[in-house]
Amino acid sequence: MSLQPLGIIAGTGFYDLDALDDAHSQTVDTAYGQTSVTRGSWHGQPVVFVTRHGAGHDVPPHRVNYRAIIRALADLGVRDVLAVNVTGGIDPDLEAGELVCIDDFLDFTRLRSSTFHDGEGPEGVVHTDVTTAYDPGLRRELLEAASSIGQPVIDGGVYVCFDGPRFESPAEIRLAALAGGTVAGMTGVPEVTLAAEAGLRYAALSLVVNPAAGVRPGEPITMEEIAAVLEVGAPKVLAVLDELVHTRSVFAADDTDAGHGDHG
Ligand SMILES: CSC[C@H]1O[C@H](OP(=O)(O)O)[C@H](O)[C@@H]1O
Ligand code: HPA
Repeated sequence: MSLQPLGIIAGTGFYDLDALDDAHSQTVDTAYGQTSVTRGSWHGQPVVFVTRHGAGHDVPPHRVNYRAIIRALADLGVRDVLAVNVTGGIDPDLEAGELVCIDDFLDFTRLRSSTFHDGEGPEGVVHTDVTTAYDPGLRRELLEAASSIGQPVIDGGVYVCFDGPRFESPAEIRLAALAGGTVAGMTGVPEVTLAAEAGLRYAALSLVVNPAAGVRPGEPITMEEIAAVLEVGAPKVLAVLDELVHTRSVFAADDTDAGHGDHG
């Protein structure tokens, strides 16, 4: 049986994946540049892990090579991608430490190479549907994994992507709120849309680490506050991923026993 590896892309606060057995890093060359990945297995399932800002967090969000990351995953045979982002809460009801399973996005970026379809290839002009860019099946797997370990996750939220690396102004966050935004981040787009263009299934789990700018008037955003929330929140995210991968491994074993193919 050949298993397609699961892609995991994470960022701030997630620089390696201790859970991986037989982990080995490699640099992947793509038509869009290089990216580093770590391959290994988790509960016996093949995984390709990417930490989008680099292992030393030296790549700021506006300079991440999103096209190389997604192309590399697709070239390595990945079909499903789980993304982790840390975010600021636009919705005033959100508390730092809460998890949101994203179901839509707003793209407020201006400076990014955001497509594989520049009209130069043999395929010509391509328009990709992103109505369900956050794959419903993968979202369900995340929500079910969270539920089975008793980890609350909010089902649905709009990720508003800004270029960064500065945080937003309060007026930018008020505009994002008027547009229906739930959380603010700097990396979710074009990652999600490139995955759609590449034909990958993609879902994103977002850890809220601060109220977005101006949501709690008079409270500045500090990296100390974010680091403290991450310390408690990162293990919760990893526990959800662990349960999801474990569940997949059980299904894979059942399939092997029954002698048939995948549940995809
Ligand atoms: C924590 S400060 C802002 C930084 O954190 C988020 O990173 P990621 O999306 O990779 O989890 C945000 O997008 C910024 O890059
Ligand atoms: O408030 C924020 N805005 C954008 N990105 C973020 N990543 C963590 N917090 C934030």
